[in-house]
Amino acid sequence: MADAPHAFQKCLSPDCGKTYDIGQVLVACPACGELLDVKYDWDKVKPPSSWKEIEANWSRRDNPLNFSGVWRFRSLFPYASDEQIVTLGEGQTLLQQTDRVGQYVGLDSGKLHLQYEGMNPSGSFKDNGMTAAFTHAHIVGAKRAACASTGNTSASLAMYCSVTQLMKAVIFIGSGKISYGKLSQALDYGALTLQISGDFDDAMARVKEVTKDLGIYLVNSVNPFRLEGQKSVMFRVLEALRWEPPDWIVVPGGNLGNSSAFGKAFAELKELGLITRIPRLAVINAAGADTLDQLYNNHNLRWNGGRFDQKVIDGYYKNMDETGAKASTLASAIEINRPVNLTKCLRALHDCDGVVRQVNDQEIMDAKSQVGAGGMGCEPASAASVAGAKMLREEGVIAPSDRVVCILTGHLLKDPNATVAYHTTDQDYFNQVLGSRGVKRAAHANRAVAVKNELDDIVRAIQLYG
Ligand SMILES: Cc1ncc(COP(=O)(O)O)c(C=O)c1O
Repeated sequence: MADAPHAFQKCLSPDCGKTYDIGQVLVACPACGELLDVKYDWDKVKPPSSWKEIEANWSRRDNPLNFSGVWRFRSLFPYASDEQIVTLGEGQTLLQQTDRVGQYVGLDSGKLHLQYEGMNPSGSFKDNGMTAAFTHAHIVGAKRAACASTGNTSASLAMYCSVTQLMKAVIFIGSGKISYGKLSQALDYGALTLQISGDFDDAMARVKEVTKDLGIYLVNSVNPFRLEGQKSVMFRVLEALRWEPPDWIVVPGGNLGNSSAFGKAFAELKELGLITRIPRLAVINAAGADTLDQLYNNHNLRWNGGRFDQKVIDGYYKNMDETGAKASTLASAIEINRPVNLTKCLRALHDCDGVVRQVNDQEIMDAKSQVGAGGMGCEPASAASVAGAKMLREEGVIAPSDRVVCILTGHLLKDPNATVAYHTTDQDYFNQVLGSRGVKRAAHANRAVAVKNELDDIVRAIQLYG
């Protein structure tokens, strides 16, 4: 049973604004269909009054919850009691300052930081939100949980299900739309994996229908509890910067869960008086999956006190249906054309004085190679943040002296094919994996050196190239 009378769900729309108990399993407002937020009545539960208080709490090592980089901040999203929380020690991730990548982006020394979410147990940021949604699913007694996925959500859900044995995982993926690293996780962790014909957007539409019909708990980021956990990525960034907000947060945009969660986190921290300044937010689409960029920059779609022009969104999607347009980028994790959190992201862009850009697959792969050369490899979608920061720097939107945090959402090993193809000497393989996607060159390739298995040849190769 839900055990937090101070927490509730609330419709995003100011024209509706209906509230619901946190014990209800909802992914949209039953009254108007808009997304829901998890909210807290801070008069009924005392919020933390300082970062010091939060730190004093989590530094206590006698409670296993304090080992989670998500739940050690639980006083900032108090909807579950300590006994109800399901954790796998997720969120123990790092903010890494790097001049190697900072130079590539065009920033002054000491100004670029990478928030490396690939260090999560399933290898991506998804565990931050999954522990939160999974905990809610456990509270309401769910026996099965489902998601549509470009790969990382399914890997994360499958992991929580198999480790805890609390629920069975049902996963919907588009055919041929998932990297092997991620597919291998879902299969190995024993999830029921339904590979449907179509892409992520098709899988998402279908999983919503099926979960409703069969009463299965849906863990995609339309689930408002997912985003409560994802707020903790920003808490950790602030913690690493000793509670001094950076100038910019740059994040890849797919379903727009992260950007929405980050905006909510900052708005709430400001309301609680824990920060006085909100960083600017840059959301970076892949060029082949650029709905947000199109709507925001070309159709001037804006959040205006919770009101926005729905006709613009409907018209855009209608056109997409008529032309049969499908998302297409080698950054498969963000190959999404109908982002489910669009309206929440508009709110985040409003609250964080945000900007939106798109970067192409060539820019993504070049940026990815630089992240790798800096020692923190990531999957293609993650590198959109670094490519986007570089673009904004070149435009002069980001200044060289700005302190910038790029979010690296997933681990290098999630999609080894893209990385090997970038560095390969095998032109056929390059063309098959990257060339077919419009990547023309690998400017920063680190090619393997073919050498005879003879001592002299090996020594010569090391002297020549080492
Ligand atoms: C590695 C990676 N980066 C970025 C995203 C997109 O995140 P969001 O849906 O929060 O925009 C995803 C989503 O699957 C992902 O797996």
